[in-house]
Amino acid sequence: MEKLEACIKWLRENDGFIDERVEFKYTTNTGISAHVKDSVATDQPLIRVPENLLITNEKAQEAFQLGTEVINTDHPNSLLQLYVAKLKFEEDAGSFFKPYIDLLPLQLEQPYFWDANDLQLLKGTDIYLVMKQHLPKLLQEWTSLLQKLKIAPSDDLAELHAPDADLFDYLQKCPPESPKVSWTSFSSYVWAAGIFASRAFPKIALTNRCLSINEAFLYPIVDLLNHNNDTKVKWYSENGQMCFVTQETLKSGNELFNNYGNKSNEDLLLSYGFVQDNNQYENSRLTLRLDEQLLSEAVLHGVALSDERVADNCVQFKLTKKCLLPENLVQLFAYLHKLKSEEAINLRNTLEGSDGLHSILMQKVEFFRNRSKIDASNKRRRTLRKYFDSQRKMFQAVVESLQKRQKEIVKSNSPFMTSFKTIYKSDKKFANSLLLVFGVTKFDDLIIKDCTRDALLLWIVRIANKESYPRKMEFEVPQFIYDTFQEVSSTIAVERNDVVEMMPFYKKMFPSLAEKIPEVFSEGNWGIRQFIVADTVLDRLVWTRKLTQEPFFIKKHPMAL
Ligand SMILES: C[S@@+](CC[C@H](N)C(=O)[O-])C[C@H]1O[C@@H](n2cnc3c(N)ncnc32)[C@H](O)[C@@H]1O
Repeated sequence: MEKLEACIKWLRENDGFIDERVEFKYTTNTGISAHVKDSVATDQPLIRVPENLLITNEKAQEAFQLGTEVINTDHPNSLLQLYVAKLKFEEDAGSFFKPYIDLLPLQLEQPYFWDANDLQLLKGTDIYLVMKQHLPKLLQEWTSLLQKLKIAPSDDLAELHAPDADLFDYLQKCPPESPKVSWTSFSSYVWAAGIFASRAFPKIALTNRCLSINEAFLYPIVDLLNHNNDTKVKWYSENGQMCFVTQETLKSGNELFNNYGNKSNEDLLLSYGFVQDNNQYENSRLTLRLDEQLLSEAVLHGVALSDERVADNCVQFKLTKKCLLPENLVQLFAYLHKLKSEEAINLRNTLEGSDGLHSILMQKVEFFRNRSKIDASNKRRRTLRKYFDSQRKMFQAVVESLQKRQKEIVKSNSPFMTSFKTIYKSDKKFANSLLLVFGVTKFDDLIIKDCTRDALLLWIVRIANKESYPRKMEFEVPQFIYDTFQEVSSTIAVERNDVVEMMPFYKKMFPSLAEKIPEVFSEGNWGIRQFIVADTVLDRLVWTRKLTQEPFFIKKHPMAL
């Protein structure tokens, strides 16, 4: 509290202003926070900070006696971060910013600074991947800055840059709060980057003269306000002061929040180390590693992927509450399930693809469900559990949306689909024969006894023989099934292996079926080749709905892209 009071005093002594209704306090859950003592509904600034109290690139350049040329616009805050590390970790009691710098916490809650056990729990999430990719980039940024400034690092650079270097391990062995940390260490730079990620403001709020949209500055006192999504606030510069205005109406005792940007829990956890309950901005990502050529071909087949290509062999889809299921994700999965015999994305591969996507999404649901079972014995574990749980809910919502989408596709394309269940009900003679073949009295028994595929093969061959039965079938056979059989039969080259594979099934069925039920299984051609053809017909035409295990014959029908 002393440090907090000293910082407020420093602000006031330097012509800063804090509305008297605002008071700062410390809570175990959220650290320092601001509350109002009285009701507040005003468009006047509650906090004003003179611009000379802000920590900006200009201050950093002045301190290092450099011009803007040293600032790399790709990393517009690197010099500033090094400056803040210097202010924090170099013994310099005389610094003008000392009361503010003293207040900056050494222990940050971002996962970069977690111990190995907690970090382990993040493995398998996108957060872990992002951090693993970010740390070497940060190391590179810091190394080249020190080289440019001719500052000798206190760390062994060869060790840090070694191909097998584990930068998480380095941070655990050399955490910023350890007394031996020097301002020229990578640890202090990662800490400063953590400070910027969790409390810097965009420079564009202060001035139009920015080196890049990502240029930031530190805004003492206002950076003590905690975050709440959707809170309406304004920050602007007026008469040499940075003003903070809340547009919310607050009652006595309410917390005075800032808004760090409406962020997903993933972003919040990564940059700030906390998450929000029922976060309406929650989102997830589905990252897929796929062969580069396959991706290019998918694009040629009409799947728009330009925003999703994040690296070679890699696409990433953003799943948001507003758009749980991007259409191009469904299309990509259709393409991935396209058979060689199919020229384009069609109804069959779209349905098959949606089942493939369903399996992957369910793996995500299960992953996060298992992770959310961790014991929540401390604040960090509680945060983690909330994060896992909100990701599980998010993927669950995507699964539900996919199921709904699949239902819609089935409904709107029903003229192109014939359910085997309907066939079973219509082809009484065939259905009765199955009682003898498999001992089934109703369609669902086929599924329970796991003999749907065998029944489908028998029925497809029956249809191929439809002209050979003395009497016309009592129901309308979809012509495309018959035609596909003829087409496959006239083009297929049956190989020895196909015969070997089909033989056990064939021997199980024949000749006994032909003897027992000749009126169904002996008219026309029931040779083994017919079943090998039927097997291909089945692959090309039949989609089995995962949810119900109900097979459908699907007519070739293009899907609009
Ligand atoms: C800009 S600082 C705010 C001041 C901070 N409370 C402090 O003690 O210095 C951002 C940090 O505050 C904490 N924080 C901010 N908003 C929060 C919230 N809604 N719930 C929990 N922690 C929050 C997080 O640790 C975050 O990294």
